[in-house]
Amino acid sequence: MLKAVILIGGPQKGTRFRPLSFEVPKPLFPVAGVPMLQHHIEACAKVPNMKEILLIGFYQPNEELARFLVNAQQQFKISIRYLQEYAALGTGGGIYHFRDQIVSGSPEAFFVLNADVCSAFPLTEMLKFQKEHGEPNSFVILGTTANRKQSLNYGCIVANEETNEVQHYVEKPSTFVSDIINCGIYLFHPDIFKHIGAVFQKNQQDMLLYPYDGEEPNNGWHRAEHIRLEQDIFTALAGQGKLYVYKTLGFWSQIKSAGSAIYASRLYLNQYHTSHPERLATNKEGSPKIIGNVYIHPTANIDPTAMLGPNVSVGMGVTIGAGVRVRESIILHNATLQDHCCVLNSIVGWESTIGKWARVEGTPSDPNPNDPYAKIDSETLFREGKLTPSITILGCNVSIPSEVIILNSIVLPHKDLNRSFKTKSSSSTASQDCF
Ligand SMILES: Nc1nc2c(ncn2[C@@H]2O[C@H](COP(=O)(O)OP(=O)(O)O[C@H]3O[C@H](CO)[C@@H](O)[C@H](O)[C@@H]3O)[C@@H](O)[C@H]2O)c(=O)[nH]1
Repeated sequence: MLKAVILIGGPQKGTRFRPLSFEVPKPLFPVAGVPMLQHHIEACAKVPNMKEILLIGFYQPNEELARFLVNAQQQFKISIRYLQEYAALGTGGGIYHFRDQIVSGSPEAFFVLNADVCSAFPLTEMLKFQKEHGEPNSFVILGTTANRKQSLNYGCIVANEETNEVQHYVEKPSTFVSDIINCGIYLFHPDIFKHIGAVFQKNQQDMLLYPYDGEEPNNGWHRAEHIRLEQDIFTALAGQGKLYVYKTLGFWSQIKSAGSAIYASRLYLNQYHTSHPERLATNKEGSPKIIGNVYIHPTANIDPTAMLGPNVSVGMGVTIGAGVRVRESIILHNATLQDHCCVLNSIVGWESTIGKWARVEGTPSDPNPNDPYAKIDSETLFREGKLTPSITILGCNVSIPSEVIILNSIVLPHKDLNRSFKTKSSSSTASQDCF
């Protein structure tokens, strides 16, 4: 039997997702109409012989997470549990801490998935590849091709062209190493815990040898248990005949910033043609005009003269008035878009209202369409003290009056704006406003 672990991180993570991550833990943010994590769970639940999915993170258990778990268990008929780390233990420390739970029932292998990626999740292909390559206890990393410049933002893998054995692994190198990058999706044999255990033992010994961190006694136990899969394990395993890369041509992207959530939505909406055609809206008599891929929650109330798409997701209880135009945007639950407003490249927060004839617009941060290996740049919100121009985000319960323009802006939750706000130009570079 098989298991899967999803690394969901915790509240200190997801800072590039603010202000949206104030309202909902980032892994539950809706992408293409369902929580980000649900795409992972659906993919895991489809793998034959999958017995359990464990979410590991350092969020305090909360109502939203609990509700999500109950619903997902009912929907996918599989055991799904949340295991909370007492502190951020790193990508390897969390699975090591909960190793007894992972190996209980003796799974022959288990997947580990970063929560903040969007992918076609070729998990059965990884299993097949693992059986066909290397020794039976080998470990597999999912890899994809990036361009030279962007590869530096990821784990980089040098592999034997014929066997696909990983010969060299460098996490976020400062100079070019390889254009094959780590997708943050792994298939492990339980033997991985021997390797993580060896790092833990070494960390413990170091802690006894150096019990002080400067003047202060260091928090030894936590320090010993903090283990990174990438730097501490993969780098050491490379070249040992144990680590292999399965290269995928399927879609893949990180979801770090809110801008990348719109891009990820586009990728998943496109996948719905084969995986969930019922989730895609179609043009019907008496329904709004649909262009390209659009998701509409069944409880949304949309005027038939509105025009939506491509790449639009409309959440639960949303109201969209006459003549409204929405493109490349995510409209979160219970938002109201009044008649004739226009929303482009934006995320409209929960319970927000956009007045009549208002225009809310952002700048897309899509990867270069002329480069087949380009990835989305998940910039930090601020560069040199200025917000980087990106999509417009309205936090929850924001009110935009009628007939104003909001351009390239981030509006914090619960704001009532009373005039237009636009991109400012300072010298030749554009900046973004944050209210
Ligand atoms: N449970 C838990 N999860 C964690 C922790 N730290 C990070 N995570 C989760 O692990 C994933 C990776 O997080 P980061 O540490 O932010 O790494 P990264 O910059 O995204 O890089 C990783 O992913 C890239 C692909 O997206 C890889 O290319 C790269 O090599 C690396 O694995 C995220 O889903 C995050 O929530 C932790 O202490 N505990």
